Amino acid sequence: MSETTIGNLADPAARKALTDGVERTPGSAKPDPILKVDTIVRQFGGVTAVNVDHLEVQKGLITALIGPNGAGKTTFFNLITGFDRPTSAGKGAHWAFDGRTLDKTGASAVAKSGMVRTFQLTKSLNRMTVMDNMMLGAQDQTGEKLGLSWLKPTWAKQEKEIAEKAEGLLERFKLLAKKDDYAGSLSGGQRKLLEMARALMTDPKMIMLDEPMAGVNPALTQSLLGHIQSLRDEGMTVLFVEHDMHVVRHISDWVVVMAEGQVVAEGPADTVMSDPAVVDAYLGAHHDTDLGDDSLLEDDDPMEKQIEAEVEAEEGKA
Ligand SMILES: Nc1ncnc2c1ncn2[C@@H]1O[C@H](COP(=O)(O)OP(=O)(O)OP(=O)(O)O)[C@@H](O)[C@H]1O
Repeated sequence: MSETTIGNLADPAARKALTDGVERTPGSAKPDPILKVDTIVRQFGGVTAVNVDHLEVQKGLITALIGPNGAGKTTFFNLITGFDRPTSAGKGAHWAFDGRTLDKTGASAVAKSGMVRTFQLTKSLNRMTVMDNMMLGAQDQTGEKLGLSWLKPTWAKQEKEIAEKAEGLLERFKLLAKKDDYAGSLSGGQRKLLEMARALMTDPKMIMLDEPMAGVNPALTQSLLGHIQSLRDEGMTVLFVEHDMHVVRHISDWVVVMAEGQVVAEGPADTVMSDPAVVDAYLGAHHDTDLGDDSLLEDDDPMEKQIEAEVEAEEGKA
């Protein structure tokens, strides 16, 4: 389907029209997928961490990848971004991003192709300034050229442009005042913002966020959510792993559920969260962190209220 048929995905009505036409089944076809994955399997000894038959991610939407602990979400991220190799490599594993086959592509080339992921900051990055972290995020743009002295005038010009771009992004994420501080001195939420800003230095087409809200205090949560939505509204595709079901409900246009390495459900958040296969996957995994506060068992769940009312009515009769 062409962009014109899909419409402007900053418009909620256009997003709804698009997702309304997509089947709510695992591996369903999307109108204009930016990522297509086939037969990706990763085993660790006897454990099958990932066993995804087929998955498509729609361009221009926010897709959440959810599932209980150990479902294989992070391993899946690692595989498609070139940080890990599938056990099924050479045996049918295939994935393509924006029309480009990536199954034999390393992490740095994957990032250059426009698919960028965020990580927790490592200790060494904590000992660098906020600005240096941003400059490091841009290294793929300059590549080896930085080492060639005869290109120095170009390099200096390019470095200046990169610094300006970094400052612009730091301003957008309200981190400019911290540019000379060590990244390690930032709060958990500010570090998440820095990770996001750094990922944007390469102008990605799709940003992959691994638990962007983990460790973020409520004051910054709203701001992070707003930034993620703005990226989508500007035309970027977002794929994120998240345990907080309120966040998933709040910002996702589409939700993919993994359990025991497989995709077990797909659909808009409301549909997916009430899917018995999804509830089973979470309960079956004794998922004790989220169920207490997530929407699967939300206090104001109308279904739960109805059951309570029925039970009370029955008790009244007895
Ligand atoms: N390097 C590894 N060596 C051995 N087993 C691993 C390795 N990485 C992941 N696993 C196993 O693969 C399975 C999937 O793990 P993974 O971390 O991908 O799940 P997840 O859905 O991201 O979980 P969480 O939500 O807890 O982060 C788990 O059983 C895990 O123990």
